[in-house]
Amino acid sequence: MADETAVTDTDATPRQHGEELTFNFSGGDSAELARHLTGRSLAARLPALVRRSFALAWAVDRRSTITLLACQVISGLLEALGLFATTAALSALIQSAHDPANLVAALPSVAVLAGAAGVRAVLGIAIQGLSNRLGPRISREAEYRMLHAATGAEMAAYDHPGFNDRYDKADRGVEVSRDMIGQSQNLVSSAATLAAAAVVVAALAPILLPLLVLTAVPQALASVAGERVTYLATLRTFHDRRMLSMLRWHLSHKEQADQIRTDTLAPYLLDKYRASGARVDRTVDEAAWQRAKISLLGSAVSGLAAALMWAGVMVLLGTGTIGAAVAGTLVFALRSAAGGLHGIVGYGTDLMRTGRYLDDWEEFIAEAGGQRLDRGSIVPGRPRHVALHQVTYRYPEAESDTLHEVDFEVRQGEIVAVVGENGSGKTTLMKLLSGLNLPTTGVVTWDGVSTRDLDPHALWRECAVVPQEFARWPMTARENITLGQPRPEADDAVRRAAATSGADAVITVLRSGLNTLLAREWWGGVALSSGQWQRIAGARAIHRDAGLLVMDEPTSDLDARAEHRIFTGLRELAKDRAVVLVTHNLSNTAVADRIVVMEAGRVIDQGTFTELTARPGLFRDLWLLQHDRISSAGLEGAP
Ligand SMILES: Nc1ncnc2c1ncn2[C@@H]1O[C@H](COP(=O)(O)OP(=O)(O)OP(=O)(O)O)[C@@H](O)[C@H]1O
Repeated sequence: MADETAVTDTDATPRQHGEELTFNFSGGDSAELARHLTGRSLAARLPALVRRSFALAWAVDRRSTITLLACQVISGLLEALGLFATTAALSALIQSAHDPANLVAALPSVAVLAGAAGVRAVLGIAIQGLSNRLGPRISREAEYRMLHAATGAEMAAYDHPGFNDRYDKADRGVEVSRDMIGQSQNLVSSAATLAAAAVVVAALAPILLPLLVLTAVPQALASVAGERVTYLATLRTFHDRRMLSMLRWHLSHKEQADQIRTDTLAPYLLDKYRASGARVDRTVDEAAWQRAKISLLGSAVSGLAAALMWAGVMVLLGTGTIGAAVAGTLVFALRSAAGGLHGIVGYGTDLMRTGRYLDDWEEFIAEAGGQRLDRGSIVPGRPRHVALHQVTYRYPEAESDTLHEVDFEVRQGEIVAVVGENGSGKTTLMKLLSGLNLPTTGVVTWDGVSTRDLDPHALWRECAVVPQEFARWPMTARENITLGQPRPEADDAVRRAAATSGADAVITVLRSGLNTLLAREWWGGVALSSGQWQRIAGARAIHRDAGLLVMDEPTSDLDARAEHRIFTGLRELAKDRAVVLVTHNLSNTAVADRIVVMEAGRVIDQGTFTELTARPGLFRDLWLLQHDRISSAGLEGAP
């Protein structure tokens, strides 16, 4: 597969030395599927796909689905009826050439023909309308199921190579799912047209049936081969399409907009965009050309078979095997059959393509991208003791462990500070304490029960986390604090939490207080500064009233007054909570009952602030370094 996804090194931007971005391609199965894209497998798969699309439609709107199916069946029956009426009408018309009185005899058949055509037209409009109604509903349901599955995946899924690819592919499935019902109904209606025509041909001139099949087969095979070419091209452009979407995001989002300007980075990134785009275009062009050649061959062979069939009609007519009226009806039936066959091949191919994307979607929702939360069902109470016992943690696909045999504990009523240099594993430790990740070896316990055995959702209800990168939800200030889970005391609880984190000062100046929408200006909201947001994030965690409060650099953006307020309020919070605090500002650790010092994924020391500043070690070194800047500025002891 590697050769199929490899990117040719012929882009416009000169390659520089260094590692290139690679996306972990999880398309092995898809590539395998492409090799098995054969006429036989498609024929076997189409009925299942039609069933699947009607099952999806059934799930979102039963009444419309039943009506749609009923319209399809009636329309097919009317098609056959119309074709049979054609013979009677034609023979009466031909005889009327000799005796105009015979025209009257044609009237009933003509009436049937006209009636059937009229009703079919009305049914066609109804079918179209119902498909248009069902399509968007199916797509929304598909998206809902995918989002539901994504939120039910292990957190570690995001570190697993391939998870995001699976999500992207499933997302494509959602996009195309709306087309599936239309394609299925067109396929069914083409099949009904063909069946009706085939019944008429079989009744009037059975010898023509094999020739009819012969006109269809080459086109169908060409269509399948073309589809395989397109699919393989899609796989080959996977890397560049991902690259394009990543660049699109970086080039257009506000987060990097300032740096793109001040670093004059735009031309470099736009060049990369063009290079990836050019590679995609080249691959797509090659595939389109190859597909055109295959289609030409299929059409030529089908055309020959069609010529044979029409010659057959002429022979039957010339030898007197059939009369003029039957020959006329055969012309209608064969044209109808050709239309039906064309529809089956075209819509069948479309449906196969949609079906492949839907396979990816289905696979994702069945397994949450292979990362479904699969833990125990024990519901924890408010934790009194949370601990790590000899825990080692390695990120998925990482080359080495991030945490090594870590022992750690925190009890209700206690504040434990975790310190260490960048990359020493503090955030990773927080993720394990809060049950976001499970240890690779060793065990994390909440009141003696392993986090593996606890119901994860119940665990998270007892856990409040202020992560380094907290979410800035485009919702009101109130919702940003309650997260849709208000306490019985309603706004009183919100205001209390806000007062503890300093968010009250932010809310007071907002145009509509707690009702103010905190979102970007172009969404009609109010934009907050980083520090103001951090106060809201603090209030959010405090409002949860969970038994374990984990704060990872909760005051990094706060001014001195706000920071002071948080740390002086921490003891009150810890009365009925276990509090774990990660900070680089070592003065803040003075509030902790115990300080745990980490280095390179290990706990290397612990003690009180007084103990650790008094004895030699990493903590004292870091403390002196921070202190050094204050002394060298001559500010020590300044009021
Ligand atoms: N998602 C991830 N996948 C693989 N490795 C990771 C991931 N996240 C972190 N790491 C690695 O784990 C190590 C510890 O990271 P962690 O974020 O726990 O450190 P930290 O002590 O919190 O650092 P900082 O003080 O900079 O916040 C780092 O070397 C990092 O490379």
